[in-house]
Amino acid sequence: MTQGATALWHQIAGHFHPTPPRRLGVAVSGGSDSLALLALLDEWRENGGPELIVVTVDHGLRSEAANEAAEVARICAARGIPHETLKWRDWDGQGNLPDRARRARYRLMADWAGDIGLGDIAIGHTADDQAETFLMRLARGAGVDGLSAMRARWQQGDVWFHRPLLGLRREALREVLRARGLAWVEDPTNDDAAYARVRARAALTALDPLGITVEGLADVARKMADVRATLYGYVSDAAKEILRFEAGDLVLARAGFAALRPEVARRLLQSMLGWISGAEYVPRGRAMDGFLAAAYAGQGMTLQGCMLSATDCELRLSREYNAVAGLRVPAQGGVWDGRWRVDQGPDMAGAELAALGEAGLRACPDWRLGGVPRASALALPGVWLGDELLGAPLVGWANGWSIKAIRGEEEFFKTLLSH
Ligand SMILES: Nc1ncnc2c1ncn2[C@@H]1O[C@H](COP(=O)(O)OP(=O)(O)OP(=O)(O)O)[C@@H](O)[C@H]1O
Repeated sequence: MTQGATALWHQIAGHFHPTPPRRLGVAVSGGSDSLALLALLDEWRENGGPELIVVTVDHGLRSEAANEAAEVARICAARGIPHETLKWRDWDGQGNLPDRARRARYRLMADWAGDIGLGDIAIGHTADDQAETFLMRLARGAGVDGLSAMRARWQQGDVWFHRPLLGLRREALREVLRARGLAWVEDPTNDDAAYARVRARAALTALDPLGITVEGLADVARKMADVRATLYGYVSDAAKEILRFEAGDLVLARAGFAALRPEVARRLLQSMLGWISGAEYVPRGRAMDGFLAAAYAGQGMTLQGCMLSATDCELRLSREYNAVAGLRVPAQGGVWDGRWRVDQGPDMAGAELAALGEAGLRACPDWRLGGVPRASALALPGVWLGDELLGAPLVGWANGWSIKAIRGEEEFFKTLLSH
């Protein structure tokens, strides 16, 4: 083992200091970054580091993917490391494929980890990824949030994802693999200028004479992330003062909102939109300018499946009925709109959670006694058997059923402070 390599695994171990997990998952695609991650973690393991378990996701999108997963499995077997291949087979043809595949990958890995009681997974993003992402975001006119560094760790469900290679260069990692005679899979799109990432890589080389380097950009991205975290600290303070949680709605004191600095107000509204819609990406730019203006003016508006309404004293953000009108999930075990589930109720075949809508409110005439505004009540779930409403506990007619929010207030604040 070379001296340089020793330093590298120490650096990775440093990411997990002072409480390394007992067992660590490693997401390995077979590309150079994640294979080097595995090689270095394995060296740490030999020197007292965590037990490893490797996971590869086969997206079923390229014919070589199964072979690549098998190659990773072979490398693991040679080292006595358990390996699992997870298959993504439920793409419905909707949305942007790379983005959907990426999200599916994290979801599959988080579910797998949950099933086997694994609390931590390492992934192989490097300083080069950081710098390329920075340039790509710059091209889209991003501000502080978009230009902020990728997080070194974040939690998804009960699982922590880690990026211990963010301080390392791709070339140094390839050197690690060459030194160990490990061959990696070359991504066929690596030279295809149709991809923004490939163009960003080329641009980085061109920027070098200006002194704009991968390390330099990664450093700026980290400074941006510090600023972002500070801003979200203010957002959290503001939310504690002026935000109320009410039957799935988020309600703001208008006077308090009007007094916020615009950058704080904007992020508070974005966080609220994300909270109610469950969307990973919340609106930015012009759409958000319009929404912020509507909030200041106390005008109603819909955005991202959420509805803003105002009274003299309050601003209320609710789910928009149209966004959930067609949504039905089994009452037993189903999660409705990513937010609600049945907590208690009779074991009844065919019972489903679906929006109350007009029909639901007609079927439970005392819904007003629950104190929920009509527009919000329409978009709340009730329990249905076909067309028959069995219970609407969120507007005061339980009839033996109880429906609970999946995420509580603490989650909202935790999300703010995880930036
Ligand atoms: N098919 C896969 N199976 C297992 N792990 C993977 C797979 N693809 C990517 N990874 C993990 O994710 C890391 C980042 O890979 P890549 O940059 O391709 O992913 P990404 O998720 O698209 O990135 P981003 O999160 O920046 O969009 C890899 O180093 C590896 O650890």
